[in-house]
This record gives sequence, C-alpha cells and structure tokens, in this order.
Amino acid sequence: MTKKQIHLNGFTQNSASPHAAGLWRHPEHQGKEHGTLAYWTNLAKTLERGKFDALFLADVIGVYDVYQGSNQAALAQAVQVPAHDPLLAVSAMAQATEKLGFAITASATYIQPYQLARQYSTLDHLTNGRIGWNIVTSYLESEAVNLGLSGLIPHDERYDRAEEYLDVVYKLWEQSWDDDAVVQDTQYIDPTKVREIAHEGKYFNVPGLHLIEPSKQRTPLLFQAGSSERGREFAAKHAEGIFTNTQNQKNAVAELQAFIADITERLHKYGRKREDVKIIPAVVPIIGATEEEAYAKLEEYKSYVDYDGAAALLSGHSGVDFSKLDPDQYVENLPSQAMQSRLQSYTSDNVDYRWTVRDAVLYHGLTNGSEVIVGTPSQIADRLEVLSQEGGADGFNIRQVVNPASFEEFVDTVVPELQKRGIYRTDYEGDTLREHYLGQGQVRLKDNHYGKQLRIGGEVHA
Ligand SMILES: Cc1cc2nc3c(=O)[nH]c(=O)nc-3n(C[C@H](O)[C@H](O)[C@H](O)COP(=O)(O)O)c2cc1C
Repeated sequence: MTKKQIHLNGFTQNSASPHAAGLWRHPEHQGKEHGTLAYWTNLAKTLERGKFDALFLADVIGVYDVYQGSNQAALAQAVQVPAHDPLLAVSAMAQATEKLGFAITASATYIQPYQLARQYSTLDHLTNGRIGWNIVTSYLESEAVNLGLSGLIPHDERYDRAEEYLDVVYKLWEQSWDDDAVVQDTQYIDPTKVREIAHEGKYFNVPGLHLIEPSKQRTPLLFQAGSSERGREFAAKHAEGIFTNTQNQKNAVAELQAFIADITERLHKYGRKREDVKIIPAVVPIIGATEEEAYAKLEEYKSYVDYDGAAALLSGHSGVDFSKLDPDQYVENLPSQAMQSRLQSYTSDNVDYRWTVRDAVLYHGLTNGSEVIVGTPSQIADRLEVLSQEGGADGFNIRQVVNPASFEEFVDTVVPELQKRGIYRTDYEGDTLREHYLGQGQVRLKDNHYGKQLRIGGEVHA
C-alpha cells in the first residue's frame, strides 16, 4: 500500500522579517533584500528543487499598532513592515520555475471582488495554472481605517461579507465565460458565450462580466485559515486547503485530531468529503546535524527575539494590547474582534498547557504560534510523520526563521529524508497547483464544491 503523502508550502511574506520579530538582525538573514527580484526567484527555485507544492505568501495591508496604542515597536523591529504587495513578484518567480505553485493572500474585506477576480485570473494565465488564493478577512484596525472604513468590521460580519464575496468571484470565474468563448475566426470572442453575472446583494453589486477568458484552473486553489466557529464553517464550505497552528507541542496530535473531526463533520453539511480538503498546520523546523547542535541553534535564534516587537505582533494578531498585561500572569481568553483563535491558542483549562504573558510573547516572536520542531533531519521527519499519521495533517507550512537559510536547510536535509521514507514526492505529477494538492487531472474545482454548483441568478445546482 502506498503511504500517506505529505504536502509542503514554504511560508513567508514580502517583508524584511515577517514571522520572527527581531531576527532581521541575524547575520544569516537576508530579509533586507526582499525588495529585489533575485531574492524571490532564488527562493522559488529552492522550493521547486525541494518539490514543494507552493510558496505561501502572507499579507497584511496595515501596520501593527495595537501594542502600546502605537506603531513604534512594529516600525523599530520591522514587524511585517515594510509590507510589499505579494502579487507583484509572482510573475518573475513563475518565469524562474515550472511547477511550483503560489498561494497568495488577499483580503476579501478590502479588495473589490471584481478586481480580485481579474488579478488572480491574470496570474493563473501567466503561471499556467499555478495560483492559489489564501482568503483572509483581515484583523487590523489600521487596515480598515486606511482603506476607507471608519473601523474594523465586527468579526462575524466580516465572514458574512466574505460569503457574498465568494459568490461574486465564483460567478465571475466559473460562470461568466464558456470554455470555447474565444474563437478567433471572424470574431475574436463569440459574444453569445460570455455573460454578465448580474449580482445584486447586501454588500456587492456586480452587474457585468468577467474581464478575462477562462484560465487553466478558472478558480484559483482556495486556502483559508478559519479557526473560530464562523471561520471553520467558512473553511468547510469553501477551502480546498485549511491552514492551522498547533503550538502546544505536547497536545498537538490531540488538537489536530479534534480540529479535523470538527471540520470533517462540517464538510458533510456541504456535500464534501474529508479528502476534498487538505489540512495544513504550520511548523518551524530548527535543524542541526546533531540534536545538540539543533538546540544550540534554537537558543541562538531565541537570543535575537525582541520582546516589544514580538508583543506588537501578538497584540496585532489578538487585538489585545499586551503592554497592559502583567508578564507573569497567565494569558486569559479576552474578548476580541481580531483573530479569535490567536488568543484562545495561548489559553487553556489544562494547567500543563497554560502560558504566561511573557512566555506567549517570546514564543510568538519566534514562531507566530506554530509548533517548533528541533532536531536532526531524521527527528524532524519523525515528528512530521507523527503529525501526519496520528494527527491527520495532510501537509505543512514550513515557516522560516532566517531567509533563505531556513528553507535551504529543509530542502537539502529534511526533504531527502521524507522522500526516503516514501511519504513525499520525488517529482511533480501534475502541472497545476490544484493537481499538486488534489491529484493529477484535478485542474478545476471539484464538482461537489459549492463554487462549481452556484449559478448566475444565485441558485445552487446540487
Ligand atoms: C497559517 C496562517 C496564516 C495566516 N495568514 C494570514 C495573512 O497572511 N493575512 C491575514 O490577514 N490573516 C492571516 N491569517 C489569519 C486568518 O485569515 C484568520 O483571520 C485567522 O485564522 C483567525 O480566524 P478566526 O477569527 O476565524 O479564528 C492566517 C492564519 C493562519 C493560521
């Protein structure tokens, strides 16, 4: 029997020190080069050498200013600022690679759906079907106020809006053009094969047609990271890949199992099956030739973590100003309109898994709340196997600490170990990102996906 295979994304952001606060000072970190194409094309080539499914680019379009009610700590420590647009380097990376996919974050709260559909269709054409969309609803007040709103839309309403947003883009991507609309004989396009979507809703009115002929995948591969009640429901309906975190290492297998059981139940409501969705937790591998070397490296990385920068990151994620909390107290589950799961993940009824404010901040500063795996390549592979086979994970977002060294080490040492064990591809089978995730031949949305069933006019064809 073939062993369960894992999927891998390289996870970063177009910023100097995106997920490890203070690590921009580390001598091996080349994050200050993130404004150059060479930085990105080299990274893409490294990931493709490691047969990664995709480069996953996170994004925020605001500054982290919840901590101390100020943007100073975020600016001083380059906490996801500078924040370059993640879409714009993708064409160059696609040119430098053949198969690597690109899962790019964009906010369903701020970009108009008509415009987002156009951007992603363009990129799906340019990459020959290698584009994914990480659908986020965004959590920073600083994004809202700079993008024309008076404040952050409340958490659950952001998901209501996103539901309608998805209806609009599905109609544009899946319904507006027939596959054979471009004829190029006496007419370039056969106008009878292109239709306006006539969408009228509570949040969006989009009367017109999609501006772009069908790309290879039509709808990009859809990722989402909902962990709250509303987030999980949204993910079960729409996502083909779900991102998650399991930072309580001792409890990670049980956490994953519970998360997957919950998602599976929800999937059934939407006529979908467990295998229609890949569950992808993020991990931070710290790799050494020996265990001792790996732990020494962890300590060295930790020495670069900046407390205020890390607190700025966690305060932005959670929506709670950590400067107002006593560092020696346990983290409490405070109400939040930002990422609800961020705070919950540092709180627990179980005394073994409780975090003090200080520990949570410092941990978040290195990992963003993902599990750290420290050891030799073989020990790292052991842990990934446990999370995959016992926990049920389908793959992993590999987080960087220093870029590109974190990815290069993983590709050069852990990937061969995974391949030796027969749990990871030695070559790509398909060409498109959806095929990397869902199997050769599965280029477009599956027939049981809501987006494939929705019709112009609103009805769903079962
Ligand atoms: C691995 C991972 C990556 C994420 N990347 C982004 C991102 O790039 N931009 C963003 O605005 N939110 C990002 N999020 C946040 C999610 O989109 C979502 O807001 C978060 O999981 C909270 O959802 P919840 O309130 O339903 O729990 C990410 C979450 C996870 C777990």
